[in-house]
Amino acid sequence: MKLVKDYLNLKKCIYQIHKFDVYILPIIFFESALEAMIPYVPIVLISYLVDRLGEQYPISKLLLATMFAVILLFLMNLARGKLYYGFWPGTENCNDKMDGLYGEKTLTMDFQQLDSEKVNNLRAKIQNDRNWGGGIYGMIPQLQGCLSGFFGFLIAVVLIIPIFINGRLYQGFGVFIFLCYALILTFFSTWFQKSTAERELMVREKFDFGSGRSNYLQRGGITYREGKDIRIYGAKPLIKSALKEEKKDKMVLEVSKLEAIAGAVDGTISALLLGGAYMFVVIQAINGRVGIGSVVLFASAIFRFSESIKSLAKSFSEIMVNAERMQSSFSYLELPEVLEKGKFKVPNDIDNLVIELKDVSFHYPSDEHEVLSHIYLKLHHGNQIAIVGKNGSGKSTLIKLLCRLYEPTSGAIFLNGVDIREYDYNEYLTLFSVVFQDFKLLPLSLGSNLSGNVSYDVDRAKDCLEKAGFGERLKKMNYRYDTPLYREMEEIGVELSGGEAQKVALARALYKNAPFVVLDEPTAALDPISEYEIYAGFRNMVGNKTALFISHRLSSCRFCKEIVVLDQGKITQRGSHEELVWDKNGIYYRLWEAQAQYYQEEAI
Ligand SMILES: Nc1ncnc2c1ncn2[C@@H]1O[C@H](COP(=O)(O)OP(=O)(O)OP(=O)(O)O)[C@@H](O)[C@H]1O
Repeated sequence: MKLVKDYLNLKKCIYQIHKFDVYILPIIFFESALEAMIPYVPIVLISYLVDRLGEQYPISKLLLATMFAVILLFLMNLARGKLYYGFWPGTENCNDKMDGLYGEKTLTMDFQQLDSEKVNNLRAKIQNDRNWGGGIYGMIPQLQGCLSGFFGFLIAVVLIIPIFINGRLYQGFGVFIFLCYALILTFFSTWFQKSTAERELMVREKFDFGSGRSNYLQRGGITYREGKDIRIYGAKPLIKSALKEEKKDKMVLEVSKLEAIAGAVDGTISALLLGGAYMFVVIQAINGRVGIGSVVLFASAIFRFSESIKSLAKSFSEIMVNAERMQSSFSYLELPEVLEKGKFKVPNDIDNLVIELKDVSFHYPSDEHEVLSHIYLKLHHGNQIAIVGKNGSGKSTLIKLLCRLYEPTSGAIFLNGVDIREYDYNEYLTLFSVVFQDFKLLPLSLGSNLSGNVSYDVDRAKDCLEKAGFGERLKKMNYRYDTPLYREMEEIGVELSGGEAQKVALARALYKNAPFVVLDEPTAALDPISEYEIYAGFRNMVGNKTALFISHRLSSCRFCKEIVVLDQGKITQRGSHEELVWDKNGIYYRLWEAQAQYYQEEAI
């Protein structure tokens, strides 16, 4: 069963490589054949020359043979060089395209999948493979090793058999003993290579997560953004110890140890084989069974025969080990959709959209603890509802369910009376403009950030940025809408302050102009004047759209006719500010009082 699975993985992988680059497989084939053939040219030449030394052969013929061999060698090396020139770029090209496939999958998979433990594990494994050239990433060099071993083996057989037959080496007990000796050594070496490859894989698998950590700690993870906190809190020793903890060094040591032992065993076996082969053929030559030239050819061919089998076995066992490893890549790329996606078109009449949550409960895939419990909420067109509550009460999670980033674990959400799962997923998403609490802007141009596209409408971008209070800052940007944000991708990228970034995120939501506007802590990073301007212009910004608004600044929620209070995942209160503030036992009153008191004391 496992073998069938491995075989299918290999087949898929080779097919994928062929799809990425149609030239790479022929290149590997011919390059491997040449790699196997080239060492035999000087061996055959020397054997030919030595055999003719005693025969008073015309020197011109010997020179001609030498020249022929030299030219042949030159041409073969030239051809190999040319193929090699295509080999590495081809390999890189395939690896890059593989990265592209993973990237595309990450961008398109259901968000809920992206947040699952399974996907996290798969990503760590794939990253580890990328780091040390395993799994799919190891296929091309291993295929090359396997083919060159195979060709080396074939050529050695073709050379040895005639000597055996012509020299009648197959007669005699010594041959039997020598063949047993050679076969035992070769088998032992092959078994050793295979078990080393398997043990190496086990060691590396133990550190799949370690590679994720080291990627974070050593490569892209820590940037100048984290740099501030690390310095202020003196966290350098912490980072260093975290690096030590993940024991990547230990993995490198373990793998190096295995490789060193394998190298030493391999070298000893090669020496034993070569010595044995020479002794055997010299004895045969002394007994007159083969010529002196054949001694060289035969001993070298036997040596290369064994080396080829070892190389074939090594590459083959690595391929088999990797075939299993490839499963993580295919599992990732073939992850099924978890969201039910229907075909219904969303209603055209956006002025009459009604969203209703009926008995919605939810827990995150990684945690059985219920975050939302039996929520009922109805959003009529034009409603502007505020959601308030303590930290962790489930406000942002509610928004994620509304936008179908996660599915409710029970209950359902309806749009105009139809379960939202019945609608075309992408069409449904067009209904929402959301500013998430932990929103992210992309390190691309300002204009592209607004439109989510390469092109954008300059007038609309200007209008939205101004409404979001970014107008003044925009004037200072040299490349205006083409200014790249942040420095990850462009040297001239502009660093935005937290509040400026939040204004751009708001402008992005306005630019989308969707019928539902959801703002999760939209002004947390804004200065009081900007915040005031945003709220003063809120009606202008949101117009008569349906809006959901989350904020801890309760004074800024007062303009919403309805306020919903969440506590530990349950709706505990709802009503206008005036209604809620009356209930002195309610959470709203306590939250309001805590803030109001603070302002009163400040005023004093
Ligand atoms: N991706 C996740 N996986 C597992 N648990 C999560 C995830 N995101 C949030 N949680 C948990 O769900 C609970 C509710 O989180 P949520 O972000 O909805 O709270 P909130 O009311 O928006 O909080 P805050 O006011 O602090 O923003 C928290 O206990 C949080 O730890």
